[in-house]
Amino acid sequence: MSRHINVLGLNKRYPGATGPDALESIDLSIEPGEFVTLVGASGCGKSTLLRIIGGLETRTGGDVCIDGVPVDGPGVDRAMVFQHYSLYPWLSVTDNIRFTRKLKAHTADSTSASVEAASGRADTLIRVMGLGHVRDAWPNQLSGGMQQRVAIARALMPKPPILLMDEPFGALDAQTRDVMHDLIRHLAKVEKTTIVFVTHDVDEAIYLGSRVVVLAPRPGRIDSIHAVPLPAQRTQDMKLAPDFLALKKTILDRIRETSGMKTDLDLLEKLTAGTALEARE
Ligand SMILES: Nc1ncnc2c1ncn2[C@@H]1O[C@H](COP(=O)(O)OP(=O)(O)OP(=O)(O)O)[C@@H](O)[C@H]1O
Repeated sequence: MSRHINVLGLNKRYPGATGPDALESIDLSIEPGEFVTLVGASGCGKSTLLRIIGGLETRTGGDVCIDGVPVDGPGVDRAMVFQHYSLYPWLSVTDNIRFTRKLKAHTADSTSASVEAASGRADTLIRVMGLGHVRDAWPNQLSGGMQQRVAIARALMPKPPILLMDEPFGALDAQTRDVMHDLIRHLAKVEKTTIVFVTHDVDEAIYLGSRVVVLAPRPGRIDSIHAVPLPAQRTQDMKLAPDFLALKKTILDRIRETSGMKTDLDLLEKLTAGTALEARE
């Protein structure tokens, strides 16, 4: 079920770009069923890399292969979840989640047993996502966090072998995020999904990933790859474990060092002096 992703000498230059390449010489091999998280300073190419693996963006050099076959566009083996959910406004919560299954039923696999199994999966996803009470609601009646949970359930519905997630939990409150973290790790383990997950949140990257890839900007490149020294079965209190905190510090230091941004205290001083002057006038 799960798939191997191999990125080899990948380059990306956007048309008309005048600065450094968005991605340069990216080599990354992701094992079947692995959970890899991508972090890095703004503009280092995390989303670009994810979109190229998803087949939504072209590459200018190198290769991306899934089980040895070069990616040449989107495919049913890869589901994507973005930070900004995009639900079908004319469909209820349940029908949004069932939508991809309905498409499939129109093509091949449409025996009554498989339709029934799909309907059971949709019901289970609705319940584990905490959406039971809004199953018949329309998307515009839901909060942003709820809409995002519907979008995640919809992506999980067809049991994709590969799940590509671009800051999918960015809009969720901290408690819901924690629940989603445990849920997504559990599903990935049970369904042997290969996951590539982009985030700005280093805690999230470590808690979810088996490896954390740090990208550096200008040009976008791999700075370092960190194996996560936590057991496969994770619990929220591990976020306070010394190994977790040490890795967090190492990764944050790498991101800071590669971002090229540092707090300029002199400039801040001038700024606040200026504000103080204005206040007196
Ligand atoms: N459609 C586009 N056209 C031109 N340049 C683009 C396009 N999309 C991204 N870029 C550029 O490519 C580089 C990488 O962008 P990308 O969005 O992949 O980075 P990111 O690491 O996901 O950033 P962030 O963390 O801020 O979301 C940036 O310099 C960005 O300006």
